[in-house]
Amino acid sequence: MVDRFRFQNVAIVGIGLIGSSIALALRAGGFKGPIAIGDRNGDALRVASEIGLGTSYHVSAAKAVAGADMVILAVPVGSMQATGRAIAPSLQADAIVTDVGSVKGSVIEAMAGSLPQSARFVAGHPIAGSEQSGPRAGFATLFAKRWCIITPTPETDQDALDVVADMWRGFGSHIEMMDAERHDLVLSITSHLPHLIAYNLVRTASDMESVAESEVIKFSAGGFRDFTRLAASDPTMWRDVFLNNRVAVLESLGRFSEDLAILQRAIRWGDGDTLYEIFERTRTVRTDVVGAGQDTAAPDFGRPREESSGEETASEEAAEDDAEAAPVSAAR
Ligand SMILES: NC(=O)C1=CN([C@@H]2O[C@H](COP(=O)(O)OP(=O)(O)OC[C@H]3O[C@@H](n4cnc5c(N)ncnc54)[C@H](O)[C@@H]3O)[C@@H](O)[C@H]2O)C=CC1
Ligand SMILES: O=C(O)C(=O)Cc1ccc(O)cc1
Repeated sequence: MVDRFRFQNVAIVGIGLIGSSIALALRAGGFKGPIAIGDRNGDALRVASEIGLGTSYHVSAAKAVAGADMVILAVPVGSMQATGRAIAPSLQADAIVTDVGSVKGSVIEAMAGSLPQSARFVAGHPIAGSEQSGPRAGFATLFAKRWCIITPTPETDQDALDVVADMWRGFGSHIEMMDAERHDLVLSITSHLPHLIAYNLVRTASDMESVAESEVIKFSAGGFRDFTRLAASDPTMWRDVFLNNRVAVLESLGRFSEDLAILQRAIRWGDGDTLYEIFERTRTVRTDVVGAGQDTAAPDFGRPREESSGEETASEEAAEDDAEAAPVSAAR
């Protein structure tokens, strides 16, 4: 079997949903070396230690990364720059540094301005997660059968990129390479906008509830519940996503608003043909992309396609067998 974990000493900074899932996936994949955990939140560290996610626990990110040859940054996007600056002085020469942030352009810029030349930074983003956060939310199979997008730049070290891609393959993920600008635009419409709309829908429903003194949310149908799961997501993480992917989100939001105005106009003027034609077209698109009659609560945009090249681990082969039996899988 190919060794997917070509490093000896890991540090994970940020031990929330994603950091804890990485720690568990490393152990589940057979990684035997030390895992140093850094988090500025003492409670998160305490929980991580209770669960046994790592081998050492540090409030100081600088102390966590000392001696690591693989450093994984799993903090909110708005904390990446401060974390890069904090770890820079104690990074081992030639250490690989990677991240999992939901926005890529701003993180690449932050790392270029804070890490030393000798560090080898590879930007990554697992398209897998949930509305939950914190170290107790993690689980080892979170990334299995999911995409992980890697966004190289001309400065990216090829060997470091291969090591990071292999790590994600070891977690059962499928790899896609994309430039950061494209990543940020694609994710603005497939992930960031749905979260924004969910937050706003809950807000509007909650305002209506108090204005109309009615129980709008109590009696809301399943559609509301399914659709607004995303609105329970971590506010710090999502504030940071929107502040760091401004241009792409505003572009997607502008298009969305124009399309919404067309629906609004058709409803106002009783234009059933327009409504029917739009709904029929979008139903076809949705069915083609995801499949009919699937669990719509699943974050299916993360469902990977077959990867065409490269050797597969046993877990990848099993994942693909499962994928054939159940084409859309829930994140948990
Ligand atoms: N939640 C999700 O579904 C997904 C999240 N991501 C990305 O992963 C990253 C982490 O997200 P989650 O694990 O969900 O967040 P989380 O809220 O569960 O955990 C984040 C952890 O980072 C720590 N932290 C924050 N600032 C820090 C700093 N300056 N130094 C040290 N520790 C710090 C917090 O105390 C917390 O324990 C984010 O960049 C997010 O965009 C990527 C894919 C999915
Ligand atoms: O909970 C869900 O459905 C998600 O959308 C999870 C998610 C959140 C953020 C990401 O950058 C990637 C995946």
